[in-house]
Amino acid sequence: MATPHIGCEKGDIAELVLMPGDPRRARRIAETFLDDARLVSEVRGNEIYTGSHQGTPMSVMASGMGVPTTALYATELFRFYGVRRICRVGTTGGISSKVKVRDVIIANAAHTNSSISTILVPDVHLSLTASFDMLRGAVDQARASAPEGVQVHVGPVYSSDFFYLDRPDIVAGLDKLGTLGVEMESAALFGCALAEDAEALTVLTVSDHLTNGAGDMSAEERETSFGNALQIAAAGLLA
Ligand SMILES: O=P(O)(O)O[C@H]1O[C@H](CO)[C@@H](O)[C@H]1O
Ligand SMILES: O=c1cc[nH]c(=O)[nH]1
Repeated sequence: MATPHIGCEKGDIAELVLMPGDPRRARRIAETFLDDARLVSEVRGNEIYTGSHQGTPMSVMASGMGVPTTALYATELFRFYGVRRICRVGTTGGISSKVKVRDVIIANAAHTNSSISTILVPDVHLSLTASFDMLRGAVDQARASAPEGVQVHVGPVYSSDFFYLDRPDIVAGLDKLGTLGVEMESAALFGCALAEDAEALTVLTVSDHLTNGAGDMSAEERETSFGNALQIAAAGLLA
């Protein structure tokens, strides 16, 4: 049975889903990373492909940018399509001086300025965390086979409702607390996974740096430079 935002039957989507923000990256992942990928839904032009990876069924779908579409798609996937695990594969702006452009960040938690952290349980600011088993699978893969020159970091990220947030004080405060990068979806994904008794993880490629802008990626690179993150994300899904 189709949902308002996904137009296929339950069995058309695999239990394991890769979720970039960008729909063009989703199509590229289907074409280059999944075997025998077929288009199963294209509501509002957001294409979902299902194929397999290393013999295990896997789907790919874009979240769009930000909390609302991520929460909407993650909820429909978990609640109505039998999806068990979603791994976000995205880009992030570096916050910590330890990270540099093209490094990979595996997010174990997401701080946020979004209501997703407070709306699920009144008067409580939730800790929005990744699945431990997925995290362990991804970190094991990263430590076993990270390509030379690519550093992989594990730690919290900041999911912001605002891309153009001109608040260096917030960035400095988050940096002091060991926050690695800023992006816009992980808090929603982790919150929805908790709410739906499912699992989620985020693996990010550093596309730019908030305090050291030298070498920031172009728009084209942000669409195409995610190979290392993808291998690590798949290991998280398959763990
Ligand atoms: O590259 P994606 O996955 O879209 O992620 C990041 O890029 C977008 C902003 O440019 C936001 O969605 C942010 O989270
Ligand atoms: O949200 C994001 C994503 C990538 N780079 C940023 O600076 N912010």
